[in-house]
Amino acid sequence: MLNINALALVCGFALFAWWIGTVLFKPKHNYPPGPKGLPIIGSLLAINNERPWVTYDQWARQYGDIVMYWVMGKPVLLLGKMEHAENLLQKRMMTYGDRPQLVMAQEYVTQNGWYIGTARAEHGTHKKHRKLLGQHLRKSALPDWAQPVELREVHLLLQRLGEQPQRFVNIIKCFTVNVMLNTTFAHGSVPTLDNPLVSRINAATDHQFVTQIMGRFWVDYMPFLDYLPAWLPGMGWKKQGLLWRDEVDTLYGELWDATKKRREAGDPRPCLVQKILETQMDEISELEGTTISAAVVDAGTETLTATTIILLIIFLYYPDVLRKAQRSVDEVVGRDRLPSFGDLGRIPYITAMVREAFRWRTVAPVAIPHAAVRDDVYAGYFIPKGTTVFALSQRIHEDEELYPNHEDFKPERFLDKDGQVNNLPHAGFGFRKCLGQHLAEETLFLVMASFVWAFDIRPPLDKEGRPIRPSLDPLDWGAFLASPPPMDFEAIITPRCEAAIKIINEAVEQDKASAS
Ligand code: HEM
Repeated sequence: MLNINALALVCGFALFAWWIGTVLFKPKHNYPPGPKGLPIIGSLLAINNERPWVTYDQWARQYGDIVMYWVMGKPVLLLGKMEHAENLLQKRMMTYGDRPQLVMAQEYVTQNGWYIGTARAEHGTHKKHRKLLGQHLRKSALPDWAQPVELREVHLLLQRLGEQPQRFVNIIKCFTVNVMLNTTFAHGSVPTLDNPLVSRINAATDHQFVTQIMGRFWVDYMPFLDYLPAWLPGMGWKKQGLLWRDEVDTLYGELWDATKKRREAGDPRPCLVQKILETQMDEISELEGTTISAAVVDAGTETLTATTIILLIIFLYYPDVLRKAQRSVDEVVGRDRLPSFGDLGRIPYITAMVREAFRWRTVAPVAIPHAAVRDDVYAGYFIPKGTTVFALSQRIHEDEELYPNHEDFKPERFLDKDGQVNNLPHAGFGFRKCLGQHLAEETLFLVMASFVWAFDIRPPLDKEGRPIRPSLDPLDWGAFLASPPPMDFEAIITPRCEAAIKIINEAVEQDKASAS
């Protein structure tokens, strides 16, 4: 039997050798300013574990808008100004287009680092998968396969909200699962959140996200741990990772197969996987296909839920924004029909409102980290190959020079003098820019235009007649990879008129008739 003492000695020696190599003999360069940290572990213990952006914000105030800190000998760069994020992540995308090493996410939960959001250059598939997905997710491709599905789901959302307005949070969560499930697989809508498929999707997404949090697993900082056997104490993550992989592969394998079978049976319904099966199966394996589609469902579900709920919270605090949105929709759409994708571009206030929501409360306050594939020099500072780079999105979106009185919610920030919509680079940068940007923006446009067309929303009142509303304090919002809003609040949602409910019901019936 292997002697535990001998093994501990080997591990101790490996740790010491690694420390000598990476920390003690760190080459002397002009690195960006930042916290000094402790020997070996660097700034590991100084970072707010649940909300790293709180610590990052403090450091940016203390050291400036380019900060470097070290953890276990690895450099991490923080960019707190739009110009720095654009200069590095966008203009130098050839250097900063990679992701950091996340052993659990890249080698365990998905095979061969295929998961597109975390794939590294060395895995060799990111470029291919991005090109493949990009063909279907570009703006001009969406009317063909995504918009009809989204329109149907929005009609169902409105009907369910009209029937059970007090359950709005669950109804919205169910809606976004259905949008992603049906745009990706044409599976058919699940009516409620307690459906087992929804639980499986949520579990798979949560497990993917946990593994994408930098440093959640020690092996991300000390990759040599991956070479130790799984039976050693503290190595349970290896088994866990493989179980989670099995969960993802089984779930998305079943959904992929069902879409394929429908196609083979002569019932091809429009969806992303249908498009891939039609045109791209000579480029990828089936397992790559399931991993790509899993990534799409993961990336879209929670982000769309969070942004929709944020917009409802905004209406509770800014009733004038709700009124203005209702007026702008009524002017273009009238009261005799529901909004449609044909109205995209015709109601700039709604698009500007969605962009301002992305800015005002960013769902991913530090986005997803990039990594440098080679040494670089920026603003006189040396940035070593392998540096992990965070664009501090929330901080950037609160820059007073760009967004005066940033705490105020003002869609007008995104309207130019002719009333047309300006851009906000909210969707990331360069080779890692959000691939679902257009799908997300178009879905949110239709959801919000339809919601304000159909409903009023206001907060309940306490005994003294004061509104009861969810907290806006970012520390009361969610933590870890993203910062979702509170979901346990009440709101009073009422139809603007009875005729609206009749029109919604007719739209749902028409959708059913055209599907059969
Ligand atoms: C409100 C909704 C959404 C928000 C706020 C959002 C935000 C983001 C952000 C910040 C990134 C990282 C960009 C970077 O690293 O520079 C990202 C990446 C990504 N997003 Fe989204 N996203 C949303 C919806 C979606 C949807 C609906 C899809 C799929 C249809 C999607 C697919 C992706 C993919 C595949 C990546 C990884 C890109 C890569 O690493 O190459 N996202 N998203």
